[in-house]
Amino acid sequence: MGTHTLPLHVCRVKKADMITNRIHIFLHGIALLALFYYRITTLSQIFKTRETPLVPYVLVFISELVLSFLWLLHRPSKWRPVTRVAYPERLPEDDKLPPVDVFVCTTDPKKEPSLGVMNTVISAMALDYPPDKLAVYLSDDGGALVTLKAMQESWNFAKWWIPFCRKYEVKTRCPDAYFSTPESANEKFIRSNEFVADKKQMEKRYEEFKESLEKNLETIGSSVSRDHPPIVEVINDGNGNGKDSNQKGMPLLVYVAREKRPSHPHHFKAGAINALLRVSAMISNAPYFMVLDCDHYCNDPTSARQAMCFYFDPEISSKLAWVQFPQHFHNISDHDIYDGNLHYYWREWEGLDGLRGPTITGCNFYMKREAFYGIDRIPKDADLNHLKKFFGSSNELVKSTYKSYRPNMSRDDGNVSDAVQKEIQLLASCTYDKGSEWGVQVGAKYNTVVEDSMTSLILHCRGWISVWIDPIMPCFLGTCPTNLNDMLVQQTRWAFGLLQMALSKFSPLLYAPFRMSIFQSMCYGGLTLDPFYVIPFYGLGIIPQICLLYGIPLYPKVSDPFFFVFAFIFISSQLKHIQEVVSYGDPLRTSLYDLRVWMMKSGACYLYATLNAILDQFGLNEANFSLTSKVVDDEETKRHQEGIYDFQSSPQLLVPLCSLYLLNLVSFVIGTAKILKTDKGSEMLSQVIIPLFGVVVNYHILEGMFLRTDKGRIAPSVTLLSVVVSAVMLFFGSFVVFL
Ligand SMILES: O=c1ccn([C@@H]2O[C@H](COP(=O)(O)OP(=O)(O)O[C@H]3O[C@H](CO)[C@@H](O)[C@H](O)[C@H]3O)[C@@H](O)[C@H]2O)c(=O)[nH]1
Ligand SMILES: [Mn+2]
Repeated sequence: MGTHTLPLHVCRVKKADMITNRIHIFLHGIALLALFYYRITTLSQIFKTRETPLVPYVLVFISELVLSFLWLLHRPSKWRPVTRVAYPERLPEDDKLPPVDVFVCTTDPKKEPSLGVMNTVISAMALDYPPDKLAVYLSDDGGALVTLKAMQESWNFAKWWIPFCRKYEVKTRCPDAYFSTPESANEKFIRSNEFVADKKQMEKRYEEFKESLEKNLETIGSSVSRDHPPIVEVINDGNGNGKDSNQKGMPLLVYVAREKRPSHPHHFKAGAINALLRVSAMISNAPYFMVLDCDHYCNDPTSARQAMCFYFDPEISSKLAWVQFPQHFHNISDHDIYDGNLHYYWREWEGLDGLRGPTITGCNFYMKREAFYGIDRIPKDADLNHLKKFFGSSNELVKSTYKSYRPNMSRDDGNVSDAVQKEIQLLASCTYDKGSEWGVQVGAKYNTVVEDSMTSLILHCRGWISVWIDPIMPCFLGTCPTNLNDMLVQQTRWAFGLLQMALSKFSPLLYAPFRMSIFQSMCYGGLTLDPFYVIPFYGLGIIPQICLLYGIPLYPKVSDPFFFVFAFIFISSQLKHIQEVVSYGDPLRTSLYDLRVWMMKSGACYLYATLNAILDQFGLNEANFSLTSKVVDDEETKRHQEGIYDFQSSPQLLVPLCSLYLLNLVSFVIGTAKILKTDKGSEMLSQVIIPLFGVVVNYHILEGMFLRTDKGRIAPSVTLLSVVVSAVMLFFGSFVVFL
């Protein structure tokens, strides 16, 4: 059978999950309606009789409403989960493949050590793709000389590394990963003497490469600059006389440090990507580009070909904007206590894929340049001036957006002419965006720290679709936070960005329903409104507990049929979560870790994200992108591997969690003792179970405060402060209860 008759990719609906999810939606939904019925009828009773205090009752009801609303928003992402497989071996010949540009972003050599960044760069250069159609750009937002020098070293190393990978069909093309795992070349070479000798030689060259980076660091230092002109360099052998024989078969490698001036906003990663788009338009101008964070190296070199399987499918290619691969991580431990592998998100992404596609997740995606430019938004007969309103003042850039345009740099001599270099200086300047549509209608969106979600929303609203593919062999592997502080800081940034989006004019529930399907807009709504979990988290983490202390019942008696409604909702949501975790292939314990992460996020990240988002609405919050660290600390890694929480975190993040824990502990102990003396057991049972659940699930916090003595425990000062805060909460809570 001719290969052209076989599909390039296959999409399979996960039937068992789909059916389970739909049945659960139905049953859980009915139970929620029963709960509302109970609350509303009881509330009207309370209004009449005033036997129970009104305020705590209303607060608990509000918490339940918010919780149910968020539950509802997340349902469409469970409606039709799918998985996909691509068959790159069925693609047409190499000469039919389109060019691809790869964009790698880095910012700070202190938090993002050069060796890791360069491994990412080299792995991208070694992608299994025709080298004359591949260009790798590194954006250095730190403008650090040490990074530029490291690029030159990487080029020198890659000249040996890439031929080696090709010759021996090496799968793992990130050198660091290759040399630190026993896996080596294709089996047919593994025993050949030539291979063994070559590998040894390669290993030596890699050691030399590492040493050269270290030496650079010693002599140059890792200082970054926030005040410098644009620096764009095409990396090559430096002789300027055309490629030597070794350079054949090498992709293009370009270093870009856009201009930075303290007085100009630089729009973080979105600004970096947009600068790369413009600079690359002058040099290679590939119709597709791929974005990598500096720590996400290419683990399977076939990702570009896999992505092309979708772009080559005539049924979807005209609507398809991006192909998203998940973020997987090389430093994940067996006990993934911080949900470092982000399965919470990826489980939902399978559902998004079953609708009209996943959002961009910041990196590891292939994008159609045309879609990203928003070219479909520009009238076909637009004149040059109109186009300049979109793309800014550069004639050359405007020209580059025409379909027939060919970049004016010849690949063979590896040099850019002075005229092009001048244009590039303009395009990488910090004022270029001004007065144009960059960051608004063109490119990655500005004024947000979640440029990825924001940009996806707009593209989806314009009718583009996207694809999610999660092959068994991960195509990319990154570095995930291995301590609580980094995890909380990262999650706070995301939550803040998402909430900011929910409060903007692009609020998905208002902006999207007329532009995309209701289901898809609900998914975006769920994503951006997750920080609202802070409301039920504190509502249900404080009110029932304080009421327990005062013997005020908020839930039906055990003998009341509605007791079973509440019990059903609680049990059904826990079981459903467990089912999702297990069916995704994670061990059972992950569902406990997940629950803890959700609680820590709700108690700390969502709290601060919400406060900051409110300040932001009043213009009182300065935009900030707190980088996550990619530096490896041995002791910390050990704790992470063993599944021991590392509580060396700022008190600001820990105190809310510890205070709430103490409040629950006290409420459970005193409350239980009290009801044992009275006959209120039946009407207070739910309120005993709630703090008990919190105390048991978060046992690690108790351990951290009182039982551990190692460096990663919760500092005694934090515990002490939490005691004070929980006492204050109790005190003020008591007033509220009796209002
Ligand atoms: O001003 C900046 C800030 C960041 N970055 C780069 O952006 C990437 C992501 O930053 P990181 O500190 O690793 O943030 P994470 O929270 O780990 O990143 C996740 O979340 C971001 C959005 O918040 C997405 O952009 C990322 O792709 C996604 O991996 C890194 O390569 C940075 O060097 C820049 O280029 N310029
Ligand atoms: Mn990262």
